[in-house]
Amino acid sequence: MKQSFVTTFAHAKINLALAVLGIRDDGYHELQSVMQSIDLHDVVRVRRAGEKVTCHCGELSGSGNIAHIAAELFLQELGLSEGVEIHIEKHIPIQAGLAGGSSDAAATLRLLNKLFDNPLTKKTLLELAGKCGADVAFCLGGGTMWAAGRGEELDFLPKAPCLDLVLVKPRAGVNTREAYQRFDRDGRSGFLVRADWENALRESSPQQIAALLYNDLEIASIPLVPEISDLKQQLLAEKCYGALMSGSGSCVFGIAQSGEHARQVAEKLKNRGHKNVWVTKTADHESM
Ligand SMILES: C[C@](O)(CO)[C@H](O)COP(=O)(O)OP(=O)(O)OC[C@H]1O[C@@H](n2ccc(N)nc2=O)[C@H](O)[C@@H]1O
Ligand SMILES: Nc1ncnc2c1ncn2[C@@H]1O[C@H](COP(=O)(O)OP(=O)(O)OP(=O)(O)O)[C@@H](O)[C@H]1O
Repeated sequence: MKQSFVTTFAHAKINLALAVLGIRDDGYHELQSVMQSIDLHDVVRVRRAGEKVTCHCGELSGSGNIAHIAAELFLQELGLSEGVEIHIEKHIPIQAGLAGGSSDAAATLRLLNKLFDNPLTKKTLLELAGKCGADVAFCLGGGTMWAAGRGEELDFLPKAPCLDLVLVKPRAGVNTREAYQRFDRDGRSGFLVRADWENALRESSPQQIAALLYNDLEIASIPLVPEISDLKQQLLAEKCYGALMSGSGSCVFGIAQSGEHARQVAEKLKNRGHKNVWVTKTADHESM
């Protein structure tokens, strides 16, 4: 008898703020970040099947998919030799700085734990997430989080208010490793004041949040994809409260004044020939 699927949404994230403090001995960078889940999501389905892991995800199918890697790690941790089948419906753009792959990996870990009756603790799931990639731990629960270390040391922040967002991705993406390499060459480290973020989030004020938007990787990614700078200016010219590149890019988000304003701005960008434009909003934390 065929086993049935379990399904979940894999939410994208934006970095409302990202400071790169410096390079570590392991080659990764020490970060401070305010990470925020958004409504834009992939759909991930998993079921027990066969003796191997299979991952179906259009052009990203196969063992290189980060969700496939996550499933292997999960089964290995439990010493299981059975297989699982993963299906991913992609909506999150690739190489956008929106943690699309990381979110699929996190969703796979969540679903497998459910499918196998919760054999792994939250702590072990976070450890497995850390082995998949720096953003995967955040994507396990999402919400509004303070991230430190490589990005995997997480702490709750006051929940962000509902922010109406316009996302726009240039045609070209950014390779995350390349953005960090550029940062090492040309970048300058800033730092975030956590208390300022806590206040702005507690005030539930989109304007106050917009005033604190910050990303040390922007300066590194703009030479790789100059359109980032132009898109940011367009979002600001359309009276978004603030605009910023997310993560390592190349996607740029604007905080709109309302849902209607976000739709109007998105329409204008589309009319100017920008194809990859989304209207979305912030999403809440989900329990693991
Ligand atoms: C830019 C961000 O999205 C901000 O949240 C993350 O820092 C990137 O997270 P990610 O894509 O999950 O990163 P990983 O897949 O773990 O690493 C990709 C590459 O990014 C660089 N990397 C990533 C995270 C970090 N703290 N320092 C780094 O230097 C490393 O060169 C690494 O080889
Ligand atoms: N499930 C997946 N979804 C998207 N990309 C994947 C997936 N699995 C593996 N990849 C590979 O990972 C690369 C980067 O993925 P992704 O789009 O998540 O980057 P990103 O948006 O820069 O993420 P981040 O914000 O975490 O740095 C892709 O170019 C692709 O080759």
